[in-house]
Amino acid sequence: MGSTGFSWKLADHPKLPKGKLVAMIVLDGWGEASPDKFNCIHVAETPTMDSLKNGAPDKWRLVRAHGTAVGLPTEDDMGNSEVGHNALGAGRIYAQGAKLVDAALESGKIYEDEGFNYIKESFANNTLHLIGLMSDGGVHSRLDQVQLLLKGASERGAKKIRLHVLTDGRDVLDGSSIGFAETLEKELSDLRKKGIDAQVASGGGRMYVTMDRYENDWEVVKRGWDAQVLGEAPHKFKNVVEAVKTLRQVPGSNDQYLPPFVIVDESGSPVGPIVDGDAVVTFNFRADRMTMLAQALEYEKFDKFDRVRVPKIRYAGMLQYDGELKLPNYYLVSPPLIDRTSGEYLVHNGVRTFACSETVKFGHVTFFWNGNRSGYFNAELEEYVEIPSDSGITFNVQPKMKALEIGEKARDAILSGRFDQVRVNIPNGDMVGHTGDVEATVVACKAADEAVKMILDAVEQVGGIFVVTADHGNAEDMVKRNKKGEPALDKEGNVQILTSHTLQPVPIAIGGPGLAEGVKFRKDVPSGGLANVAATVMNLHGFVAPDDYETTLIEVVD
Ligand SMILES: O=C(O)[C@@H](CO)OP(=O)(O)O
Ligand SMILES: [Mn+2]
Ligand SMILES: [Mn+2]
Repeated sequence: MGSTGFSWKLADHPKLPKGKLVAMIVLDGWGEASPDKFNCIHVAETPTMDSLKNGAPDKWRLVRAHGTAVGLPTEDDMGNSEVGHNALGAGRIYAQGAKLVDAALESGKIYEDEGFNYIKESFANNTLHLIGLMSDGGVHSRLDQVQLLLKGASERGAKKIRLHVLTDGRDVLDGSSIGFAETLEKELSDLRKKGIDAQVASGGGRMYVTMDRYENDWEVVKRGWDAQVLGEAPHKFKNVVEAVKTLRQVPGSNDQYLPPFVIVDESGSPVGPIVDGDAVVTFNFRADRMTMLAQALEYEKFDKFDRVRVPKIRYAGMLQYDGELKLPNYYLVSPPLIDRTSGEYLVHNGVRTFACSETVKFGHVTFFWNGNRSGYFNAELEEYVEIPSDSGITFNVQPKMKALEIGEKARDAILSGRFDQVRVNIPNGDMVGHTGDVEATVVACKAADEAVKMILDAVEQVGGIFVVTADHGNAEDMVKRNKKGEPALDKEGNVQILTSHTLQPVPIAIGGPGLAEGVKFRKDVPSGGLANVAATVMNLHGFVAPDDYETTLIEVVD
C-alpha cells in the first residue's frame, strides 16, 4: 500500500482459482431481439451462439448496453462501441462525451474555459470553422449541440462562421441528411439576418470523407482536407441542401458515402477554405473518427498525405480525443477521466493479456477498453495484434471480413500458453449491419459465429474459461419500427432499413472446462449492464474487483 492507501493489488477471490485462461469475446453490434426476418442473427446459422443461449440457462443472460447504463444522456440513446467498450473495460459508468457536452452547454461553462477563449481570439478578424458529423444520432455528435454552439459563438463575437459538414446515414436513417441540411440552412439564414456571415462551406459522406479511424485509409481524411482547408472538391454547389439533394440522386449513392463537395459563391470561388488566423472546432465528441483529422490540423510534422497548404490556425476539439497524446491540445469540454481500468489492474496483478481485432475495431479492444488510452500498460505482459482491414470497400462486399483471421490469432494465442486473457472484438454484425444490406449481414453473423467457435474450441483444449458478450445491438434489428414494433413504412409504403445501432440488450455467456463448479449468474442483478462485466472477468481470473466497480454478475454456489 502506498502512502495514499491506494493499491493496485487485487484481493484474492475466496472461491475462484487463478491461472485459468479467460477468452473475452466481444461481438460488435450483436443484440438480442425477437425472431423476425429483419433479425439477421436469427436468420443466420449461428449454432455456436445458439448453443450458448440454449445450453445452460444460468450461464447466459442479457445485459443493458444503451442509455444511462453506459453513461449516455437518456434511455433513448442507442449504445455504441466507444461507450460500450469503455464500460466493459472500466467496470464503472462514466458520464460520456454526449452528456458532458450537454452539461457544459447548459451551464455555459463551455464558454468560460480555456479552449473557447483560445479560439475566440480569432473571432474579431477571422473565420470560425466548425467541422463534424451532421446528425442527431448522438454517437459522434448531435446537431442540437452544434446549434447551441453557433448561437453561443455568435453571441460572443464570431462574425464569420463556416461549417464543414459530414453526412451520416449510419447512426440515423439513410436520406435523413436532407432534413438535417435544411435545419442547418434555416439556422444559418437566421444568423445571417442578424448580420453574421454564416454558411456551410463544404461537405461529404462520413465514410468517404474525413471520418476514417485507426488509420485504415488516410485518403478519406485527405478528401476532407482538400475540401475543408484547400476549398477543392470534384463537386461544387450553391448551398448544402442543393448539394445533398443532387448528390443523392446519383444511382447507388447514400449519405454515408457522398462524395466531397464545396460551396461556391457567384464567381465560383469556394466560400470557406481554412486560412491563416482562422479558428477551427471539430465538433464531434467521440474520438476514434476524429483523431486522424486532428493530427492533420495540429501536427507540424505530418507525412500521411500532402497537405499542400498548412494554415496557422487556432484549433480546438469538442473534447480532447486522446489524453496520452494530448490531442488536440485545446478542447472545449474535458473528456471523461476514466482511470483504474480492469486491464490496468489485471496487468498489475500479473495477468498476461493478448488483444486482437482487425483495423476497423482494433482501437475498440485496446484504446476504448483501456479507458481511451493508447499503448500498453506493461509491454512485457501484453501483446496487441491488429489484422489489417480491407479498405476502400463497403463491408457488405466482404461480409466475412477478417473474422476467421481474428479467430485464428486468438486460437494461437490461447494454445501458446503465453497469455491469461485473450480478448477479441469480432466486427461483422456491426460493420456489415451498418451497410443496411440484410443478406450480407446474415452472412456476416454466420462468419462471426464461426470465429466464436474457433475460439471456444481452443478454450476447450486448454481447459480455459470463456466470456462471450457484445458492445451494443445492430444486426439483430435492421428495420425501423413503429410503436407496435412492426416495420414502419415510408410514404411510398416501403420498409425503412435501419443502418444504425439499436436500444436492445446484448447477451453474455460464460462457460468452458475451466469454469469452477457452482459458478452461475446471480439473480439479484436484473438490470445489470456492460459495466458489470469487468468485475465478473476479474472474478474469473481469481480476483475480487475494487469496491467502486459495478458489482459482479456471478456467484459461486457450493
Ligand atoms: O462506425 C461508427 O463510428 C459507429 C457508428 O457511428 O459504430 P461503432 O460504435 O460500432 O464503432
Ligand atoms: Mn460497436
Ligand atoms: Mn457500429
